[in-house]
Amino acid sequence: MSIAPNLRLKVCGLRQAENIQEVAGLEPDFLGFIFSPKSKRFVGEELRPELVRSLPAGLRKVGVFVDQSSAEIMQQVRRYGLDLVQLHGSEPPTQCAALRANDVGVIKAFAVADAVDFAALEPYALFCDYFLFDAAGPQPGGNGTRFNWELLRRYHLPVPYLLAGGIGPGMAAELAQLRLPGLYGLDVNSGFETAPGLKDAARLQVFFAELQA
Ligand SMILES: O=C(O)c1ccccc1NCC(=O)[C@H](O)[C@H](O)COP(=O)(O)O
Repeated sequence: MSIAPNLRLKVCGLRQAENIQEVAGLEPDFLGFIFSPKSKRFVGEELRPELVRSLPAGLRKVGVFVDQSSAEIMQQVRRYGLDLVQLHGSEPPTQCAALRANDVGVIKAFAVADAVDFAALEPYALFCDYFLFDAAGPQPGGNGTRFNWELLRRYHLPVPYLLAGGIGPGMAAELAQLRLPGLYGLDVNSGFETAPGLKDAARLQVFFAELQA
């Protein structure tokens, strides 16, 4: 699905089979699965590899990891047939490069507080397919809070990025009007949950429709 203004959509933090099928039916561009054991959305044993593997090819499957070894990450990539990995910790550019060399796409996430140090992102540019800017908070991700999106007005790097953090129902009009340089898509998570890891497909459907209106 391509949404106004040509933004892609990632729904992150799913694990329950029926819920995954329901959300996949809404045709987002990316689905995210959290492989960090400390997250309350950790997939654990609930996420079935055969289900992830059976999802449509055009729907890109993303594994989210926090400071985990490349060997552990690649084990899950192969087990679940993941298209991309999202690195949500302090992973260095060398790890992004090593993963990319294994033919998996890389999204490097950065937590934003009061400023974005664009120079610090430059070493990552050659080794990442996308960046993801998320609000800094007590957890590595899924905090449900937003940051000052205007900080991205000065973005000038060649890597497209996803905007994340605290996106929820009722924000479609504001988001559809965003014209930030480099903005590729939106990442939604806790704002559309009925419980950790369980997405409200009806509310997502309304949100998607509002973005396209
Ligand atoms: O969602 C989590 O529990 C999580 C835990 C550890 C690392 C990353 C995590 N989420 C990654 C995401 O891409 C979230 O969608 C992103 O942080 C935005 O979440 P939210 O503010 O709840 O919309």
